[in-house]
Amino acid sequence: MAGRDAVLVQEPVKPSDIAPPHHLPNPLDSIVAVDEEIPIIDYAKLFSDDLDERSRALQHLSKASEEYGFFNLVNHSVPDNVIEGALKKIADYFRETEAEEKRKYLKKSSEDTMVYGLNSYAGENREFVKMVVYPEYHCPPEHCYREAFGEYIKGLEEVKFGLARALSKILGQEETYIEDVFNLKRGYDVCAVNVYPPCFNAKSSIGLPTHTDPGFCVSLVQDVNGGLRVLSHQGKWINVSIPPNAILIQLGDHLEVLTNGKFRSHLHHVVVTKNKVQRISLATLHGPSLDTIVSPAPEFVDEHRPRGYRAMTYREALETNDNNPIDVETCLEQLRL
Ligand SMILES: O=C(O)CCC(=O)C(=O)O
Ligand SMILES: [Fe+2]
Repeated sequence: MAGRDAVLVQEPVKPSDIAPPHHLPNPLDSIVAVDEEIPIIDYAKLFSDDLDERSRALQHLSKASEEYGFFNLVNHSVPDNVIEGALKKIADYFRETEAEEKRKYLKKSSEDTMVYGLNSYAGENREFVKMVVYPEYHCPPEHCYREAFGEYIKGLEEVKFGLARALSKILGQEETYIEDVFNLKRGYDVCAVNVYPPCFNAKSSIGLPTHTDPGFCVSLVQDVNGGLRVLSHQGKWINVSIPPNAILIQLGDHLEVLTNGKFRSHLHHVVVTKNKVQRISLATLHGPSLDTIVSPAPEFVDEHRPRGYRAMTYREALETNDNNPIDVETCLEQLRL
């Protein structure tokens, strides 16, 4: 079911429902986005015993990381039924749970391990739950998706550490380089479960406003296709299509800082304009440990590429602008020198 086309899914939609959302003009409406293939990376080939095959796959990853900063990961280690199971159970939860029950998790403090939010206004149309999922998995026992979602999160671990090894290699470093400098074994991972309404229930075309994400990288799966747009290195907005059960990977702000801008995190946003049905995405932000000081590594700084970012612990970065760590908001602007 992942990757179904949001505009093709059969739901009882009345013709009057598919009129453009009644909204105030907003800046995303004037953006023209193109349907363009984004790089596809075959995860298994990054670790192939066939050296030629492995080297070609690593080169492809290197090009995708340097030129795009985002790519679809296929042939990875998370089984299709695990992704589909997690998305289905989450859809059940949002459909069946009373607002009052969900609102129990509205509380916000710097120690929160789970927050719920419902933003329905011109600037954002999204219901969400954010949970700290690593190193400890926090999901309330009464939530019906706890087990299926936990399996998905467990499956992602292999992908996170595998990608860290492959990216370390293409940076010309030891395999454990990224894992060590980010202390990924104690990394702070938050999953944002995003539920976007169909366009006729939205207050504007914006699902989620333009942003980048902090951390090492983001892994994202979805139930229906369509809505995510990413700004490419060439300055083009691309409508991102994610093949069924592929995982979209986006490099994060802190990989940009560590590599002194060799790898960049990219601006993206979500529009709901074409969605005739609700869309769910699971965006897991894989971060360094909260006490890791992230700064440009000396191996990426020289006279041609002077140091472009300041040093900050991951916690300080996440707490900038009065945010709590679980908000996982970017502070790339403050990190730039
Ligand atoms: O839902 C999406 O496609 C993107 C979500 C996202 O960018 C985020 O949660 O940070
Ligand atoms: Fe994001």
